[in-house]
Amino acid sequence: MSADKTLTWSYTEEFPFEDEATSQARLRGIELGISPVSPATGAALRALAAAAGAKSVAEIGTGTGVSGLWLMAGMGADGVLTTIDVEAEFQREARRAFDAAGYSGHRTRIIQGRASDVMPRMAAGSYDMVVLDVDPQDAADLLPDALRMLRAGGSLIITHALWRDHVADPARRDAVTVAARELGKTLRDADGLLTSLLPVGDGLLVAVRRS
Ligand SMILES: C[S@@+](CC[C@H](N)C(=O)[O-])C[C@H]1O[C@@H](n2cnc3c(N)ncnc32)[C@H](O)[C@@H]1O
Repeated sequence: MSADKTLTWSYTEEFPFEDEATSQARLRGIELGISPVSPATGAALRALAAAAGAKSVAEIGTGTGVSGLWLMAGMGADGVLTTIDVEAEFQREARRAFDAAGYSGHRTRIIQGRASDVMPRMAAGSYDMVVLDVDPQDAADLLPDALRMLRAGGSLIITHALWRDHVADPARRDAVTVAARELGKTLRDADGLLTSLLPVGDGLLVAVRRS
């Protein structure tokens, strides 16, 4: 491993250009004490949505709308983002951010509630992408529903797969790190999934459902 890797990763994180509405949503998220996806994570989400021609994306963890804005920038003009969060206050900010970016109300379905209550009611096999931007233990609990919701060829995205750079360190045995490590291995080893772990943001895991 080259000694310049850290420099390269910093460069990668700062590489994307973030528009005004997304920058404002990021500032608001930081003010409210949540962690929006990094610009490089957002740019990767946008590219994945565009490559898939995504028309139907479900996201867990609306926050103030940073990841949602990046996702919608990659989706087709008729694409719909369904985004779930337990915190109504964050979602009010996200709604403002989506309006400021010029997205009509028809493009977003904002659902307030715990994902474990909402996801079982969502349609099976009908989403091009399911994005879990919650902590790794929650992501592990939500995995069966997330996979059920994906269409064949759709992608599951997990945004904290390398959890604060702890996952790669075998000496880290706390519950959240272990959950993130196990989640990654479960997806890597699962039949019918093509999984890639990217060192972007807090670790971007992409698992494509083959059938
Ligand atoms: C990392 S923040 C999301 C940031 C957002 N994706 C962005 O880029 O602006 C995680 C969000 O998930 C929400 N959350 C955490 N666990 C949840 C759960 N089990 N069900 C629904 N929302 C949850 C939190 O309220 C928080 O807003």
